Amino acid sequence: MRTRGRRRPGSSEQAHTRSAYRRVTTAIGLCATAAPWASAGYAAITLVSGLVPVLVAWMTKLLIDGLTHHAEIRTLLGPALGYVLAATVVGLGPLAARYLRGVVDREVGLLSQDRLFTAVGRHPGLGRLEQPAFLDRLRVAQEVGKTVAGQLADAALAAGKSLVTVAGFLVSLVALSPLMAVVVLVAGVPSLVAQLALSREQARAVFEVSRIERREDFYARLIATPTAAKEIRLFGIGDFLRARVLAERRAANAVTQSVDAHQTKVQSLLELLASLVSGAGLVWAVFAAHDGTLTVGGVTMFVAAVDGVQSSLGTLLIQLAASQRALLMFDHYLEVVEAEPDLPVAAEPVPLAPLCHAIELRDVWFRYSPDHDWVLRGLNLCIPCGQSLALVGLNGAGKSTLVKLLCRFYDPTHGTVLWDGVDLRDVDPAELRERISTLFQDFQHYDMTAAENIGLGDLRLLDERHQIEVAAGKAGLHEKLARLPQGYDTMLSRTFHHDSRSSEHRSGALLSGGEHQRLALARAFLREGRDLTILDEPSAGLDAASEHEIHRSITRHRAGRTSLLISHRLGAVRDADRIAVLGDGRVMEEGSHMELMRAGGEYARLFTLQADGYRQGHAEPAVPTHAVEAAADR
Ligand SMILES: Nc1ncnc2c1ncn2[C@@H]1O[C@H](COP(=O)(O)OP(=O)(O)OP(=O)(O)O)[C@@H](O)[C@H]1O
Repeated sequence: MRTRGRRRPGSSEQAHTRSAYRRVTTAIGLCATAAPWASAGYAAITLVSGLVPVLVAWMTKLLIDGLTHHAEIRTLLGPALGYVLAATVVGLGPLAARYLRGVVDREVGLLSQDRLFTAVGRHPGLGRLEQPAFLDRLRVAQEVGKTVAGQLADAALAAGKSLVTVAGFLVSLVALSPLMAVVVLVAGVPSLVAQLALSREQARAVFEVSRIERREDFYARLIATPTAAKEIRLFGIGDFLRARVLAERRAANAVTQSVDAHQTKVQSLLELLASLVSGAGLVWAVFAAHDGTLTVGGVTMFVAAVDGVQSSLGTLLIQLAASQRALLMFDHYLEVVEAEPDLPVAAEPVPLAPLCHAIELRDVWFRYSPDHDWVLRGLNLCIPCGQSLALVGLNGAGKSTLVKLLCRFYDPTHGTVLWDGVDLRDVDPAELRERISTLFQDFQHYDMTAAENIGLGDLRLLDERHQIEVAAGKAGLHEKLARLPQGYDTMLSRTFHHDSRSSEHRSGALLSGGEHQRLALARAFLREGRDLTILDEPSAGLDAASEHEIHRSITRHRAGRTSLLISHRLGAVRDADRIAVLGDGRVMEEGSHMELMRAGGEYARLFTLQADGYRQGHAEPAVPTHAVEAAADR
């Protein structure tokens, strides 16, 4: 029942074969939408220039015949002018076409990237971005999306141009020797078959190379990333990584090399066949001229026509093959752009009202894929509105996974997550996330300014400097950020300029690990007032004084709010209204700190273990509370 009215996610691997017609019209549509005038101009110039070689050949014939028959000079003016006109088009046409093609490429590149990343952003979950096959396809789509529509149009237009030339010369050839016209055409059939087979092989190779290059990029980026450089230098793994880069490059080269070798072999054979045909034609023409059945101009026309038909037929076939290759590559782009959402999206989402009662996980079973082990096994948990719940458990117990289910990055494999009784599958994921503020355990650092790093928490406040400063203050970071060289406008990066269009050097700053943690916390604080606040390990990486200070700030922040706190530091969770202990994929025990300590179960064991860790074997002098607080305030 729940799936009714929802769009089901489809596998991009179940590639439904798109008709060539649909691919072509989509590509042409892309060009026409992105750059209508430039596309039309480019098409017109390309097609008109297809007629030029025929015009040149005819004008040459008329001039030679006129001269050999001592025709009046007046009658030669027409062909001479025609020749000059054609030569002008030959000179100017490619210049104008190249300029317009550039315009089309840039505009189509912009539009196709826009559509591509819009499509990627349309997946509400994380599933797609965890599929290597999808990422391989996305990489190819990113590359080919920019140019493939232009390439396709280019190939189609060049094919059209060649077709016009072939037709023009063919008519001339039929007039001179119908048999030769048939021979030349028939000799083109093996070429057509071979070119199409080669283009399929090339398309497969491009995809294969791109997959290899994705891996190569990973190793290459590691070598050039400052954060990775520490371990690389210390462990001495630079040569190892370089060898990996080279191995991937060799693998990519081997694929390209094999295709190139095959292509050279096949095309050489086709060239031999073409030479054989044109040689036979020349012999026939010489005999015909000797017999007087062909004029000298007729011989030049015949040679030009055979050469013209052969070369433009060859170009036509190459362009047909190029179109086919472009279409096959364009399929990867369409596959990404048209992929169904990775989670079912309600066709008519239920509006999500502010939280009044509780968020409930009911008999939730979850695994990341059928190949993975169960992470949650029939978990039941309630987060009452206005209360703070803490979640504790050993590494890998599934705490962060539960957070991802609450944000609906995945759906439970079985069971439901309910927001005041409404199944999260029935609401708009964007609306749900608008009501949640989360500090993820693996939070993101952005190579942007300090203000932007916080402002990204709520884009509407990106330019509200005061609110950004307040959020930073709550995370105990205001003074540090204010003291940076350009204050909150300092780039928190030493690998990028502030503005990619400017090369002006203003030194960026780097924060410490704990300061990064505070920055992420400030981002979460900026989203204050959301219905649910989730903090996954908010004090990881903080020194003892900072942890104490942040803990107080968080406690103030959570007061009276619905919140979920995950922490391995059990001292930080003892104030929560309720504490749930996760183990074996379900809630093992739940209660207040005192209740759980009295129960003497897993929580009490972990808490005692941690507390003992601080006391073990030493009789430290008691530190007065005011000293701790003074340290925290420093
Ligand atoms: N995207 C993923 N794909 C496949 N398996 C995953 C994924 N994320 C987590 N897991 C697995 O799910 C299990 C639970 O991970 P999770 O991060 O939820 O644990 P946790 O309780 O938050 O652990 P920790 O205390 O170490 O942060 C782990 O065994 C992990 O290997």
